[in-house]
Amino acid sequence: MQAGKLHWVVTLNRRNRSLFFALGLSALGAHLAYLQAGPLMWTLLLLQLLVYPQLVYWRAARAADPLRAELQNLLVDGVLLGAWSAVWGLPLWISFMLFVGVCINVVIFMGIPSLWKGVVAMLAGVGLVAAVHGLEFRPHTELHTSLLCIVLLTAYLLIVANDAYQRGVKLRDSRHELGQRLAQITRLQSQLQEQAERDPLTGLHNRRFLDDALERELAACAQTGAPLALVLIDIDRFKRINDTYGHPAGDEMIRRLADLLRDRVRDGGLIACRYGGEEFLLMLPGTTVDEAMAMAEELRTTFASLEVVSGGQAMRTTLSIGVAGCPEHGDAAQRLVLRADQALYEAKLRGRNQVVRASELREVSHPLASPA
Ligand SMILES: Nc1nc2c(ncn2[C@@H]2O[C@H](COP(=O)(O)OP(=O)(O)OP(=O)(O)O)[C@@H](O)[C@H]2O)c(=O)[nH]1
Repeated sequence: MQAGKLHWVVTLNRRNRSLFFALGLSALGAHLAYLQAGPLMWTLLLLQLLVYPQLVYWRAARAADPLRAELQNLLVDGVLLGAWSAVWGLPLWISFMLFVGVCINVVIFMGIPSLWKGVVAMLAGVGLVAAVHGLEFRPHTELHTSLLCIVLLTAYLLIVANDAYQRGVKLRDSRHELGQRLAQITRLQSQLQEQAERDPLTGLHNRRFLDDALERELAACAQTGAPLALVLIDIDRFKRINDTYGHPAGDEMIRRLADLLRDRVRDGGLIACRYGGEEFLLMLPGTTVDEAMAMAEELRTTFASLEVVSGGQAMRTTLSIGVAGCPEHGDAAQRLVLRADQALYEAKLRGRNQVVRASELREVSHPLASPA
């Protein structure tokens, strides 16, 4: 198995174990010298400190469940280091150094609740030696060995603490990056939502948005009894504008009308939407048909006197407008739009440049007309 694919606990623990054992070599070697140990003891100690870490790494790396194998390795460490302490008669500083090392490693990878496992593993090692060999208590270590134990343990703790700090920094950076990405995704999502609901030429809401909004507003009106008016607006003889001045000039006229509409729906709840090519719809919650008629009339006269300039050419045209309202002309969205459309059609029939309210309609004035 490749190291890159291994569980991070296996790779990190290989480094921690190799480091701890390599650092321990000087203190334990000094103690062996003090004990005047023979070549067998030296060989076993070197195997333990230099070869064993690689062997257990190899075992974990090849295990079906490397994490599980590595956590077992931690306990094997405990048993072996407990056994070494017992073999030497539990020298105080050395036993302390090994005990703290085992406990730290267990807590890093298994947490405080598993600390007992490390302690039991070490005691098992001590017990094993006591059972096989007997236990002689020789707590003394030479001063330089004790000092080495203190220095090495401190160094190991600092390395482990620095690891925790680096991991904390990495975690903070990842969270920051994740937060930024999330904010970016949220921004893009709302941009997409905005694009789906807006007309690109005018920036007004589109028909799709209005259909949903109208359903919502009518439901609210049904509850509160508040009025709602629809004002359907169509630019007169727009084809002629396009044909005479060109499509970009027609676009400019659409934009200018959109600006006028935007100015009139600044109050909360009022919505202006581009309903079709040169057709616009105002949805005016809380507005009576009379108020909507007045607004439409003001809009018609303003637009009629507006000179739109595009490409150095000045253009003028007029608006035909149909007005319908809830509750007078119905309380269902489709029905209200149809009544406003019928009124608009009537305005065209009457010669354009005028505002017609749905209740003024002649009989069968629109191919789509249906009885009110
Ligand atoms: N420049 C421009 N023209 C558009 C756009 N959308 C639709 N049109 C044009 O608007 C014109 C609408 O023409 P008609 O439906 O015949 O209506 P009209 O010429 O305004 O005549 P009346 O409505 O009967 O007064 C068509 O020529 C469309 O190509 C647009 O986004 N930009």
